[in-house]
Amino acid sequence: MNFRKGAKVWVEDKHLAWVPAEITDCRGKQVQLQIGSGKTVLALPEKLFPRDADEEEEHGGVDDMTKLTYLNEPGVLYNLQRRYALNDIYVSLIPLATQVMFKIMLRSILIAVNPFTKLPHLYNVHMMEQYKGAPFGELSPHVFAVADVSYRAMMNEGRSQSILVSGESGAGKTETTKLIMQYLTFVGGRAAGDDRTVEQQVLESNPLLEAFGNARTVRNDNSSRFGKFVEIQFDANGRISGAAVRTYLLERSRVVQITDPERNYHCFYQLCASGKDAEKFKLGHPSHFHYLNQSKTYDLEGVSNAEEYMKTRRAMDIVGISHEEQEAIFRTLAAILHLGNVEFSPGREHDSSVVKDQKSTFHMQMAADLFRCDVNLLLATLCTRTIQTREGSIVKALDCNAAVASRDALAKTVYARLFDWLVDKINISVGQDPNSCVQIGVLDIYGFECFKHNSFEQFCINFANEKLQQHFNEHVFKMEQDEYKKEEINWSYIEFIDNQDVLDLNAETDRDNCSLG
Ligand SMILES: Nc1ncnc2c1ncn2[C@@H]1O[C@H](COP(=O)(O)OP(=O)(O)OP(=O)(O)O)[C@@H](O)[C@H]1O
Repeated sequence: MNFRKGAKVWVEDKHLAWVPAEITDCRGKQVQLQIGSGKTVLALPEKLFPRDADEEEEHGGVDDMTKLTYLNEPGVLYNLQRRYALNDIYVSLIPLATQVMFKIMLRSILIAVNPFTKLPHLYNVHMMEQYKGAPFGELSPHVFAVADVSYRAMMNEGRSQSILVSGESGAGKTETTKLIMQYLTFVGGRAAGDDRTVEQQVLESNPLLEAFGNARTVRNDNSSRFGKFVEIQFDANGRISGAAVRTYLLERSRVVQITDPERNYHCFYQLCASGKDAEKFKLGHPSHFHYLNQSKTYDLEGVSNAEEYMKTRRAMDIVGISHEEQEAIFRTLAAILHLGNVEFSPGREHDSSVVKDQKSTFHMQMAADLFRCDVNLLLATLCTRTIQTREGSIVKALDCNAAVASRDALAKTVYARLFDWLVDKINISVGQDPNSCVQIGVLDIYGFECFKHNSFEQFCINFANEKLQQHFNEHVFKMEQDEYKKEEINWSYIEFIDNQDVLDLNAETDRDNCSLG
């Protein structure tokens, strides 16, 4: 861009990302700028972005990003910041073609900034009533507006809809998904007599899945460690008639390995705080269990593990999990905790292992009792490996490290199977409507992750996110621009970063990993 003296621009700042500035001299290769604090700085013109003139700026920011004169990164961030300061956490992005044609939004985008504080006035019944049937864009941007537009599109066009909730860990995806489900059960629910209606079951499946699939991470006290796609089915009258949850990529490694200040899955701490039930399974404080005491964080701020246990039990009741099944679920959790406390020491034979001491023998017996299996069989499973050969099977002893690896592998597999079983149970209990031909799908998968040590799990998560990003690019940039062309709208082509290269590289790495593994 050609900048002239007096032009308002954004310039990069080490601490604040971008700061507003005004050009005071542009004769050299670098332009001279005066920033807000009165300081003069030099910058290359290609590093600058044009900025709306101060007098043009609306005090509280704009509710639709396309209203900005300059739609660039600093302008977008500044607008979000100004709205956030007034607790306006939602901003929409209404594509031009949609505005011109006044048609049902096909690709409506809502940006939500996590308020990290409760804003009950934004989500009460009164708000839901306001957004019900309101033309998109008439009221302030809101997650209910997106849910409403997809509901109406589904009803008017008779076509299923999808809502993709995306963002990095802690951005607010799960909360947003819950609000969408809450709104859809509001517009598509029946007058509830008892609390086991389909919509109530759909909503109550959330706390249940969270108890078993969420954990504290460094970024989020209630981080979903799995992805989920919730399909809500509707009948011809627009009433909810069934639902199905599909889950992806549960983080299995967390069951056996955690670092401070993270936690294992919530359900373990809830069970330890359950009083009589914990006693029955010979559990105690989480600090007594290896799978929980690798981190010293046992409690979450403002959360009572005992109360959460009761809530999980109630959610199980509502979802339709019998008391017998509930008992089996918690028995399995207790077995996993006892199993984790089994330690090994070298056996008499070379490279073999035995249960270390009396304490470990107790936990081994407990695990076997709770798994309802033979303790010697369980021991043999952990301390030996059976290799099939043409001549028959050979039993090979395992050293202590390998026995620990077997123990952890068993714990991870049992937990993952339990989680899948729970999801199946929810689906069977809530029920699917075979006659439903329309549904709204809400996808909430965990966002990009980059830790100090990244495992194959991070690779899979990030790969899935790249795929979604490409889907977004495809729909928001490519298809939208095709539509502009078709409708002969005058616009300038938008350059965007195509992530196809990243996907190709990931696919290659994935293939290599598979052939290695
Ligand atoms: N709309 C909201 N209103 C109030 N608080 C919110 C809202 N959205 C998010 N939060 C707060 O932020 C926390 C993190 O949000 P959430 O669990 O939805 O993030 P996420 O994007 O799903 O993270 P992850 O990928 O780790 O699962 C919530 O526990 C809640 O405290």
